[in-house]
Amino acid sequence: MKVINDQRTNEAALSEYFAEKAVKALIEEAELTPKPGLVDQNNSGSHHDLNIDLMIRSAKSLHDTFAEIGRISFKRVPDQSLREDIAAIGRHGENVMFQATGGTNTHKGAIWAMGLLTSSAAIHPLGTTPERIAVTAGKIARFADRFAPKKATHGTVIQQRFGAPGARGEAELGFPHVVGAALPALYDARNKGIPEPLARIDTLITIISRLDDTCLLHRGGMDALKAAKEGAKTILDKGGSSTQAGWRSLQQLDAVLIEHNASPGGSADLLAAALFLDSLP
Ligand SMILES: CC(C)(COP(=O)(O)OP(=O)(O)OC[C@H]1O[C@@H](n2cnc3c(N)ncnc32)[C@H](O[C@H]2O[C@H](COP(=O)(O)OP(=O)(O)OP(=O)(O)O)[C@@H](O)[C@H]2O)[C@@H]1O)[C@@H](O)C(=O)NCCC(=O)NCCS
Ligand SMILES: Nc1ncnc2[nH]cnc12
Repeated sequence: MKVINDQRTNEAALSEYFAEKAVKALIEEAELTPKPGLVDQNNSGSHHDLNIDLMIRSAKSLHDTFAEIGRISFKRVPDQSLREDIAAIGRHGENVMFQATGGTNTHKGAIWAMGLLTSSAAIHPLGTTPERIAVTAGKIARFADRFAPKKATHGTVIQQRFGAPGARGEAELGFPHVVGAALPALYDARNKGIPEPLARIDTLITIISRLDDTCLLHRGGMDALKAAKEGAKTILDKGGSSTQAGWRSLQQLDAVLIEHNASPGGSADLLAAALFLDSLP
């Protein structure tokens, strides 16, 4: 009996731990400044219905969603039943987010990515590599979402129009832009001695330079996606945000995206996912 109680205490403590790390990553992403086209501490980028306080309130409102996903995932295997359990919690989390923000979409993509990664982190022992956690999260995502509402979303419309795999595809492939782009960029910048905030900005810019972000496509079509990718590549070609030329190009990209009313919201979510994985032991 004592063993069972200990195990439950352990699971409760660990799911609390994962939820705290997930919320912290979302807040750190929101507070990171400057970010092109996105909400940060300087401005609301291309978002007229968002601001930094709302982003932080939204992030905090998701604590219980991530804790519940972690708790329900312990000692499970990735299967249809786990997929459906966390889908129900994730959908409830979306409603909680909309209540916290008065109906504005702040973190839909983040709930999805972070929910899957939290579930996977809870399946594996502490100390599992980010790559392994991402592979298992992808496995969970590939089970069918049989109870998903059958209505068109920005993502489904954009997939039909442009063929972009979007948030769903990114997860099903095991988060290639998190483990194959963001984390290597973050480690590389740290190895070069670049200060942490600039290392994180360069990580975001690396994601923007490679991701087909459906948030950009939905708001500004192929022109906005192209402008974002090219602008991000220019910053990286100039040595990143820690160089004077790179910093100037970063400010130019911010202005270009605001002019297009375009926002790399999916890239921001994947930066938060990378910060979450990076924060685990
Ligand atoms: C599988 C789901 C993600 C649903 O898929 P769907 O394709 O239907 O989703 P969308 O409604 O399009 O939302 C997906 C959000 O993911 C982010 N994103 C975009 N591109 C990518 C990418 N390539 N890789 C990863 N992530 C990506 C993006 O989120 C951010 O932008 C948001 C604002 O975007 P948007 O709504 O388009 O713009 P608005 O400003 O709201 O538009 P206006 O109406 O104002 O014009 C912001 O929230 C960021 O987070 C996409 O928006 C999944 O959600 C799902 O099925 N969930 C069900 C529950 C579940 O199964 N959960 C399991 C684990 S919890
Ligand atoms: N900082 C941010 N600004 C706008 N949309 C976002 N989605 C996730 N993070 C965001």
